Formats: sequence, C-alpha cells, structure tokens
Amino acid sequence: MDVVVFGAGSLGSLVGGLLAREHDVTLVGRAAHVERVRASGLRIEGEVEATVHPAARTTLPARADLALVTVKSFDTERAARALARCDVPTVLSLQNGLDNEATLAAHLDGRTVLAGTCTYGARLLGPGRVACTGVGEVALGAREGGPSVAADRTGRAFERAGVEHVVAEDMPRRVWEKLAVNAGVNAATALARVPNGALSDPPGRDVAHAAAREVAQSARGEGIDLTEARAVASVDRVVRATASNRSSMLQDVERGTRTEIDAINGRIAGPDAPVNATLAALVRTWEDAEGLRES
Ligand SMILES: NC(=O)C1=CN([C@@H]2O[C@H](COP(=O)(O)OP(=O)(O)OC[C@H]3O[C@@H](n4cnc5c(N)ncnc54)[C@H](O)[C@@H]3O)[C@@H](O)[C@H]2O)C=CC1
Ligand SMILES: CC(C)(CO)C(=O)C(=O)O
Repeated sequence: MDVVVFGAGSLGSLVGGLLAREHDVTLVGRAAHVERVRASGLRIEGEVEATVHPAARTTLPARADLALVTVKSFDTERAARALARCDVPTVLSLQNGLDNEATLAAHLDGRTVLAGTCTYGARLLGPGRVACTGVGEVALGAREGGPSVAADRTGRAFERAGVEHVVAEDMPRRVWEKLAVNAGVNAATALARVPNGALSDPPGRDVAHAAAREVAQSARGEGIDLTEARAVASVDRVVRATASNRSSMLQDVERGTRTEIDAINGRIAGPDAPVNATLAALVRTWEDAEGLRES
C-alpha cells in the first residue's frame, strides 16, 4: 500500500516508520527531518528498535492509497486544504481533540475520512530519530460509527506491518473518551508543571475528574454513550499507566510552542463546563502572552 503521512513529527514519524516495515511510506515533514531521513533513513529507538527507509518530502505527493493525518489539531484545516489536492481515497486522523475528522471531511468531498485514536507514545529526538516511548494501540473506524470497508482495508495494512490496532465500530465514543482523558490530564499538568502521576491524589485528581465529568456530560448532550464513571475511570487508568510522562501539553508549554487547548478543553468550555472553561482560559492566556495564537 502507498501510505502518505502528513505531519511527520513525533507520532507521524513513529507510525509511518512502523508501517514502512511493510508498505511504501512517504513522510511529509519539515526540511531538516526530511533531509536526514532521505540521507540515512529513520531510526526508531526505545520500546521498538528499527531503521527504516521511507520516502520523505516537504509537500504532499500527487497520489497515495491512504493518508494518515498527524499534524497538531490547529494545523488540521491547512492539512485538509492540502489533502484536497492529493489523489487519495482514504484519510485517517490519529490526532487528539475533537472535530479533526469533521474538518477533514468538510474539505475532502468524495473521500472516506476515518476516525482514529492512538495510545502509542512518540517523541521526535532530532532529525531522522524518533523514540517509541510506549507501545500502545491504534483504534480506527468509521467516523460516524458502524462498519467500514475502508477501515477494514486500513486495519489489514496495519496488521501486515505489525502495528497494534483494533478496527472499531464505536469510534465516536472512543474519540470522546480519549478527549475526557486529555481534558482531565493535559491542561492540569501543563499549568501545574507536573508529570501525569501528580494527578493520582487530591487536589490535582479532583480537577482532572471534574474536567472529565464535564466531557462525559457534553458527550451525552451530543448523543454519545459516555458515562461520567467511565470517563473518570479512564483518567485514573491513564494517570497510573503514564505516571512518569510529561503530557504533550506540558511539553508544549516547556518548549514554548502552541498547544492543542482549543480542540481539547476549549471544545467543551462553556457555562455548563466551568472547569474546562477555566483551564482553557488559563492556557489561552499563556499562549496570548507568548504570542502563539496569531498564526
Ligand atoms: N506524540 C504522541 O505520542 C501522540 C500524539 N498524538 C496526537 O498526534 C498529533 C500530532 O502530535 P505530535 O506528533 O506529538 O506533534 P508534532 O508537533 O511532533 O508533529 C506534527 C508535525 O507536523 C508538522 N507539520 C505541520 N504542518 C505541516 C505541513 N504543512 N507540512 C509538513 N509538516 C507539517 C510539524 O512541523 C510537526 O513536525 C496531535 O494531535 C497529538 O495530540 C496522539 C497520541 C500520541
Ligand atoms: C494520554 C496522555 C495524557 C499521555 O500523556 C496524552 O495523550 C498526552 O499527553 O497528550
């Protein structure tokens, strides 16, 4: 299969690199990474060790069988416009946050846009080098839920490459459940400058639980079957499993780069979600002060 990965940063390089063990993969990323991958391949380190030789470019190729979207959520709109000019029948988002698939679908008439969630951990170590910080799983399926021929075909491609995955018929609930975890963990850890494990006990745990409960309430308002108990249990499970991790939002704040607050807590913020509104307002205040929200 010809697979193009749009956004070869941490996650895109890892998943693209794993797929390159079996498929013709093209990584689309920034110049320094692209040049190094072209010159000496992509080195995967950590929980998976491999050196692979995908193609690498700074712009999309003319065609592919499958596109993975792994840009940050604030770049989804731009990615969607670029993908509209690429002849690719199936597009799978592995991003965090809500509405990425809807944004892609709005620009990609006649294509199949699949929803995905990913619990692999990835960190770009430098040009040509990515760390697998945790072997997780990709869940993928129809963005509206139910069966999908394109999802089955994509699942078989992941299977052949040895990428842990599940083809799921309940992607809307899974995307919302991942949102509950990210809403509970990311902003709280970024603002308090603590690793995920600091949310195991009060008062951090109370903030994380309250944010996740609001996500479950909002999900049910949109017809998604996500209970507050399930959302809270997911937060606790992820906090335990990733206790020493620094969340992606904390890493963004430490690096001084824009966060995904708009697609996570910001998506829930409102009068019925005061905890998410407060978390979103504080992170946006920091982004404004750093001049990160202008582009
Ligand atoms: N890193 C991880 O372990 C995980 C990340 N995610 C999600 O995956 C998404 C990506 O996250 P990361 O890989 O961590 O972010 P990242 O910032 O490392 O990677 C995104 C990359 O896309 C590149 N990019 C954006 N627009 C581009 C364009 N027009 N042309 C070429 N390259 C372009 C950026 O330069 C950057 O290198 C986010 O939504 C994140 O929440 C989900 C699960 C795990
Ligand atoms: C699951 C979690 C919270 C792990 O750190 C994550 O997805 C993130 O940091 O963005």
